[in-house]
Amino acid sequence: MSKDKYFIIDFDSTFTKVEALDELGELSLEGDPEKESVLQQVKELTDSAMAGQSSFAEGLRKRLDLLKAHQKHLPQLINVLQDKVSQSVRRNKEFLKEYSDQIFIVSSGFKEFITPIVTQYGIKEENIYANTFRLDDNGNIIGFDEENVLSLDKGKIKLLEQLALTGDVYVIGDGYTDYEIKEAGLANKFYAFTENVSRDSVIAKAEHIAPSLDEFLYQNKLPMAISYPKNRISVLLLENIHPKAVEMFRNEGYQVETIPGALSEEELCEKIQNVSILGIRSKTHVTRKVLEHANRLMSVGAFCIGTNQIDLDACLEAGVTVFNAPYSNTRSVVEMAIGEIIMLSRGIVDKSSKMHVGNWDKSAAGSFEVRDKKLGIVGYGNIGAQLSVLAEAMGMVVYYYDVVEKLQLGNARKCDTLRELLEKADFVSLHVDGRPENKNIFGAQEFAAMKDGAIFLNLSRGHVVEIEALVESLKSGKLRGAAVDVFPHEPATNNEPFVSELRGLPNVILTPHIGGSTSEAQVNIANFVPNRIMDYINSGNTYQSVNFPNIQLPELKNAHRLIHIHENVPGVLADINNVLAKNQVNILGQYLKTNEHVGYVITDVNKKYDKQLVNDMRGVAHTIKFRMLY
Ligand SMILES: NC(=O)C1=CN([C@@H]2O[C@H](COP(=O)(O)OP(=O)(O)OC[C@H]3O[C@@H](n4cnc5c(N)ncnc54)[C@H](O)[C@@H]3O)[C@@H](O)[C@H]2O)C=CC1
Ligand SMILES: O=C(O)CCC(=O)C(=O)O
Repeated sequence: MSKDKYFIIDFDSTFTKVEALDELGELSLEGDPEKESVLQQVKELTDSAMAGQSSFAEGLRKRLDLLKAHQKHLPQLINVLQDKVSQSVRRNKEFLKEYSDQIFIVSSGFKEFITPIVTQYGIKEENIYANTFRLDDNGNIIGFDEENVLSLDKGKIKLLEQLALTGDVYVIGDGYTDYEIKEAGLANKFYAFTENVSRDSVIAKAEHIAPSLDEFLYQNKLPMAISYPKNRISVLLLENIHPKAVEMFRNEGYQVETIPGALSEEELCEKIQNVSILGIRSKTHVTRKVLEHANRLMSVGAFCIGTNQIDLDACLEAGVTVFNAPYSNTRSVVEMAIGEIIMLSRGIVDKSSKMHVGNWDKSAAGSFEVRDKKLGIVGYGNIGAQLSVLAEAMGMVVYYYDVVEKLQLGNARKCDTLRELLEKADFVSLHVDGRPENKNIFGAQEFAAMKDGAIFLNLSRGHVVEIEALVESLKSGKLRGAAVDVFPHEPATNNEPFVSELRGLPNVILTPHIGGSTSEAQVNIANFVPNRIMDYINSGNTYQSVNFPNIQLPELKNAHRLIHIHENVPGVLADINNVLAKNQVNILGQYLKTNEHVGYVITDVNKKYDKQLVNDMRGVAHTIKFRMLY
């Protein structure tokens, strides 16, 4: 272990996520009607001092006056701070312990709360430099030890001068006073630590940014708890994906960029180059060409059910996993279909439109109950089957047709052919998936086969139906009405106009692909997809991936995990194991799953890996991707 490197780490908003004096104020001002405004003043004083815009000593004095704290608050404060240690600090306890002789906490905060927190992470008490409180006889905190250099302006510089460290000094902190150590020539490098706060004035001066302690350790080739800094994983989320997903990825430490609409192939080719995780909904097409431009892509998240917009085979060949949310909006689509069946059966949309322009048209003509009517469901998957259950509960008689054998729910009746279903049903609702073979499966012939006056719904995919044939059937009166949520061409953003021959037709409900657009569904999706992707990244688990061989892995404990994706040709597993044997690596567990195109093999080993092993694994013939997890 080299002794000529020293690490100076700040406490507030670096070692911990928060400013300790703000937290102290939460406790000391509890019940005070002025609490919020006082805390705001404290925060402003802290920010101003941290950004280097005001005298530190003066600010500290003012903050303590405002807080009116007592020593009895300190144990509570320590409890609070214990839970607010920065995630990457928490993760890298081993580094802090191993390098404890070389790590110094230098803070303008107070030893009374810093010491009990940082010593739990192996920091040596003699390496903690901070202020101390001054108390009156009743235990009130009335000031600080003014002799301590850290209570003075440029205190950290003065302290570093006193320490006179000989060797390379690295400073990690979020504040201007941390930067000043480097500016004064007392440190070789300053890393602006941005995991918790990012201060423009500090970033502007910093030559190095550390969005986490992992990044600092990675850049300086120091031992770290995870194989790769999470802040290096960049996420691009398109099409207004729910903010919950943004929050989940950010909490994991990833860098997230969001774009409200969909991107064209050309735009995506440009944007995707350094993206590790791409999140889309139904409108962005992930083509082979897009994948050719993706240098770092690990996973695509379809924040929806359908995945026809993604070239799943090309993703597989590129070693990119795809995850979707197979059940998260099922109920929303079904509820909309049910609502539309009733609305269309009663001609409500036209009646409502007339009312809006002042026409009172009270009549029962063309208005029917749905009870006892026959509903034909084409595609009896998750949505179709759930629709079947709810429709039966309303007294409808359900028929279904599916290309594969499906469990009949309730009293639903199976049709052997699509034609049989079309001839029977008063309502036909499409819930097939968007596979390319389903293009135009509904055209003139299918509409002709339907009952006269039937009602048609498509909430599946736009390309499944020939729009001209549908328009013709509506205009001729063959169909009494229709609800269409999905279209062969859909606007990429809300600013583009919607163009369709279906516009303006009577008893036709047109909706902008919102079958799954409910708050509940979007939150469900935003929880589900990031969790699947993060699990894949953190453990290699491909369970529920729509394109990869599914492996549900045991938790990684005290082992290193080698994740190898290869073309599915004979002999690759043997080659992998030869490499492991040659490098004298003992296998603790091995899991292999293949599909037609790729093999996915996970090997847990007990040996600290070295570069040679990594190179050899990457050199195995037919390797698509290889990565290591601790
Ligand atoms: N409008 C919207 O906002 C939403 C639309 N969707 C669409 O609905 C589709 C269905 O969703 P799920 O039920 O969850 O999928 P699923 O995969 O559970 O069900 C699809 C069913 O359709 C069957 N199928 C496929 N082609 C067929 C054909 N030509 N004829 C008869 N059956 C056929 C399949 O065998 C399967 O049982 C999704 O793939 C998606 O495209 C899904 C959610 C929201
Ligand atoms: O809400 C969306 O963007 C797409 C919904 C959809 O079509 C799906 O889940 O497949």
